[in-house]
Amino acid sequence: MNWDDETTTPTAADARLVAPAADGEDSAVEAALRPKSLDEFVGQERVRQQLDLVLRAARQRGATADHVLLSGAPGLGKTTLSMIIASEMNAPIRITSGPAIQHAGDLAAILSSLQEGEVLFLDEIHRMSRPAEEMLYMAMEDFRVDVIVGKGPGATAIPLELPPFTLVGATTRAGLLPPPLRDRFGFTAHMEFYEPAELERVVHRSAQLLDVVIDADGAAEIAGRSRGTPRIANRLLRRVRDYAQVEADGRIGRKVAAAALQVYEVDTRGLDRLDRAVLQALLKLFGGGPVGLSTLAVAVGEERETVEEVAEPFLVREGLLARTPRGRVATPAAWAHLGLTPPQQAQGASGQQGLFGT
Ligand SMILES: Nc1ncnc2c1ncn2[C@@H]1O[C@H](COP(=O)(O)OP(=O)(O)OP(=O)(O)O)[C@@H](O)[C@H]1O
Ligand SMILES: [Mg+2]
Repeated sequence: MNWDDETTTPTAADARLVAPAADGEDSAVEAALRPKSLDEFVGQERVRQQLDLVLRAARQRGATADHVLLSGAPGLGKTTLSMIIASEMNAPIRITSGPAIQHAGDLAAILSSLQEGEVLFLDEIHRMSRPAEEMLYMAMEDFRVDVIVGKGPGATAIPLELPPFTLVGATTRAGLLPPPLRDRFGFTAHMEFYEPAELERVVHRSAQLLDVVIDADGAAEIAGRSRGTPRIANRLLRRVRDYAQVEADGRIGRKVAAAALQVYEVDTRGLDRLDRAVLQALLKLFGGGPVGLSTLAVAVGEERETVEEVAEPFLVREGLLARTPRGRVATPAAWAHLGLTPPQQAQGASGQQGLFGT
């Protein structure tokens, strides 16, 4: 789904089992599945180690922790980490988001009501308004804001002292942050996609919390289809649990997990129906490309934007599809994944065959 989009209108893509953004059910169960301490937080070793140092040092000094920026794709644990930072610092947390702060005054109201040492979690920080952003610069650096009273030539700025606080900003788009804002964070954590072994640990941990019996093979089967994302791993686990309860004895092993995820059309690499439709069209109709995006979209009966923003990013990340100036091209891995044989390359021809409209 378009998690970085300005709109929040639900689309067909939102209903995908492998969508990275949270759906209604996720929001309801995520609170229960969230690790509560750095020790419980699975994977992201580098980030954990660095954050542990930052927080322990601040605790030893009896100081408020430096501002922290968390950047990474949806569902990798940014909100979770922000709550862990507060609990490790034994501090209260206030949660808001960029889109919720329309005016600088909204931000001034929040900042002026913070307690000393409080964690302010600003989700989607890249979507804050410009005036609020400028107010934030000063608040982060000097723990001070200028509140403007009055309008026009008579307007005056009244400086307001703030207690020291820790800003934790989260963004899926670190590149969209203006450099002055980025520079004011003492520590930036880049969250990467998780390794399958890490996701297996996430699945085991969640299964325990949900009171589900799962063996190592069952967890591996779910982890391998979770696209490197804990949120998706937890969602697949819940769907597999349903299947295990209705179609088996409730316990999850490899066979049950694989059969369940086949029902939900999530394949061994985490591709769903849409992803496979795109690959299949590219391979079967266009010989592996290059083919233009619009042509490809028509062939799968989807909007251009859906193919480009919903299906392609994961296919590209997985090394199954490449975007080239001449159009979309399937990689050898795509042929292998769908169990198809690439057409013989003509002698001397250097990938010139298979040119279709753009
Ligand atoms: N390292 C982890 N260990 C265990 N569970 C995790 C981990 N990271 C994330 N999760 C689980 O994944 C779910 C989603 O995490 P979270 O809400 O923190 O993601 P996010 O990065 O804030 O996503 P978004 O960008 O959509 O806000 C949580 O319910 C949490 O249980
Ligand atoms: Mg979040």
